[in-house]
Amino acid sequence: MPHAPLIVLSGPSGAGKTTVVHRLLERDTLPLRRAVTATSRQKRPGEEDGRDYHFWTPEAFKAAIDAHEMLEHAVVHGKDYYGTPRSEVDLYRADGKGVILVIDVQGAEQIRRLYPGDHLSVFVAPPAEGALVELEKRLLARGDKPESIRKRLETARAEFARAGEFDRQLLNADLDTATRDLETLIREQFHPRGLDRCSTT
Ligand SMILES: Nc1ncnc2c1ncn2[C@@H]1O[C@H](COP(=O)(O)OP(=O)(O)OP(=O)(O)O)[C@@H](O)[C@H]1O
Repeated sequence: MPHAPLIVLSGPSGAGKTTVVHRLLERDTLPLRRAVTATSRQKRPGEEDGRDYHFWTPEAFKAAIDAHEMLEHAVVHGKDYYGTPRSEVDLYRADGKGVILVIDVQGAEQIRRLYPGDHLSVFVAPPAEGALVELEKRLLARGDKPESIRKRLETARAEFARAGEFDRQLLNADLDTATRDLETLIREQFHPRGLDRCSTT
């Protein structure tokens, strides 16, 4: 059986990556799974260990890196570790489940090197006009603290500059439209593999 596709989603914090993927998985129209990545950042209210992220201490994270258990990892926003455990990707793909990786642009670069020609990379962004203001609005609405927002917006400038490195751009202005557009992009990846067994709704 061919491997199911690997989809990499990146983009600035607040672009809506998590929200769009959540909506898409809820639709349940394709055999997909979001890889649960690991982070050393603090858990936000409502987040669950093992569902939203594997929440590890910085020490546990360093140990996993040393044991070569991480596919990719990076220090983001100047302090927090983020990364993907190997166990979250290959086994699922071999089993016919498409894997969605929501990672930062540094992680995406590493995946590009590890899976050349064997993944689709998508840069998620808010509308270009007033993008930083929109990100700030969304992060405020999410309840992020001012200092965290400041760092994320600073990182966002550098991330926007790298949008051209991705295979596709996904505009997340209207959430429903963005969800449908992402579904279309992913379905195109399933089709040649003969794995798109679910129907469009
Ligand atoms: N199209 C949209 N319009 C308005 N608000 C949105 C839209 N998409 C997402 N949001 C809101 O923006 C906030 C940030 O979204 P989300 O947490 O999905 O971003 P993210 O890109 O995953 O960020 P991070 O990289 O920090 O995890 C959330 O409160 C979410 O509800």
